[in-house]
Amino acid sequence: MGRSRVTGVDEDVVGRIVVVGTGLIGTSIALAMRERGAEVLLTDRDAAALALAVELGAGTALPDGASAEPADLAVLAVPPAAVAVTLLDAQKRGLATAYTDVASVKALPLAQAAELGCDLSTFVAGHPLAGSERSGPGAARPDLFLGRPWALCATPEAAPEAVAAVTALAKACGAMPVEVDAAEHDRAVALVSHGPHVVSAAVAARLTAADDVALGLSGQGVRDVTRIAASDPRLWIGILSANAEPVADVLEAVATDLAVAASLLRDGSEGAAAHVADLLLRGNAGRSRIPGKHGGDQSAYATVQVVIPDRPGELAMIFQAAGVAGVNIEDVTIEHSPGRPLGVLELSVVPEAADRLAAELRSRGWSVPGR
Ligand SMILES: NC(=O)c1ccc[n+]([C@@H]2O[C@H](COP(=O)([O-])OP(=O)(O)OC[C@H]3O[C@@H](n4cnc5c(N)ncnc54)[C@H](O)[C@@H]3O)[C@@H](O)[C@H]2O)c1
Ligand SMILES: O=C(O)C(=O)C[C@]1(C(=O)O)C=C[C@@H](O)C=C1
Repeated sequence: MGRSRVTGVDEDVVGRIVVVGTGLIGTSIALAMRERGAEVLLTDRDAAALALAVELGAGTALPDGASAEPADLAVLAVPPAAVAVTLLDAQKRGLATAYTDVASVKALPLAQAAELGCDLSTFVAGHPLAGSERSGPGAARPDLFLGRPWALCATPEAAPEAVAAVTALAKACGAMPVEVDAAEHDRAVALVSHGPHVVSAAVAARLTAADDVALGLSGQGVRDVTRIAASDPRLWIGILSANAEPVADVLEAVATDLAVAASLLRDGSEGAAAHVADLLLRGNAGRSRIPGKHGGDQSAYATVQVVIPDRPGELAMIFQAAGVAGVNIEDVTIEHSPGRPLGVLELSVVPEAADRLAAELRSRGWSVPGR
């Protein structure tokens, strides 16, 4: 056949894929797979979304009618409510030998697929835990999935070849496959994704009545907490209603914490403040449990802060200095100082390397506070 085979890390399964739904996630997968040398065919019911994905280099449009040869894998990157019907249609057309989806909720689409009579031996439901508040192919990025978990919810009916093909896709996109039962997945993402989404929307909704003085005093905190509130409400109402019970459980627990905090703050006594402090401490503890890069414990890394002038080449010189010191940088964030030509770079490194890196940077003239 002469076409290249895309490997996960150690597997050799995906050579040609079809992506149905060329929005944010479908186009990001297509771009990632193109970078790995896969042949990618695209389709979307929205002609403009398809045309933009093709223009962005994500692949070529799937020809109308039956494809001569089924692809190795078809990725259904459509809203949750469209997964089952799209799977049935794709299987009837014989688009591929294996199928997966990317929907943010898993149990309901799987139940709908079973009810519609889809072939569950070739289908492995999937969900990359990476995304954006933006939609459509214009927001797509080939590196979206790097280092992120990618849930795989194989049913007992799923054939090993289908599981291998979907695992290889996740790995080829740079993600970490995580096998999990669909109901457990849905409870988990209610806690780490869907519940937080509604909380973010509730905080942002308070701003609709805010006056200009309040809005003018907005700092980074409110921007961080409300970023995901800018997401597409049509997509999210579909996600939330398909995972209603687990999300409602999370929201009720958060609402209880908030109601108790409000009443303690009104009380104003020292004892009441200590109880509010308890919520803040539980917040610290919960936040520190979110895994960092490669699923590791975030608190396993030390942070080295460097004050950086806003000059071309500055970051490259810092990374080079880290290389000279033999220090691997595990993660990076940059805090900009508004109105000043300075920023603070935060480098996450293994604790035993922190002092060595700080000394190397200081010896080259950078300001490294606190170490
Ligand atoms: N947005 C995120 O952060 C994120 C992250 C992970 C997974 N997901 C899941 O990925 C899926 C796609 O989300 P997105 O953010 O890419 O949305 P999107 O709106 O950017 O793209 C969805 C695309 O699907 C197309 N589409 C809708 N129904 C279709 C159908 N029946 N047949 C063919 N195409 C159809 C739309 O035209 C659109 O181009 C959803 O199931 C979502 O739950 C989203
Ligand atoms: O980073 C974001 O913008 C996201 O909201 C991505 C996010 C998440 O909650 O982590 C949102 C929904 C998806 O199903 C998967 C990922």
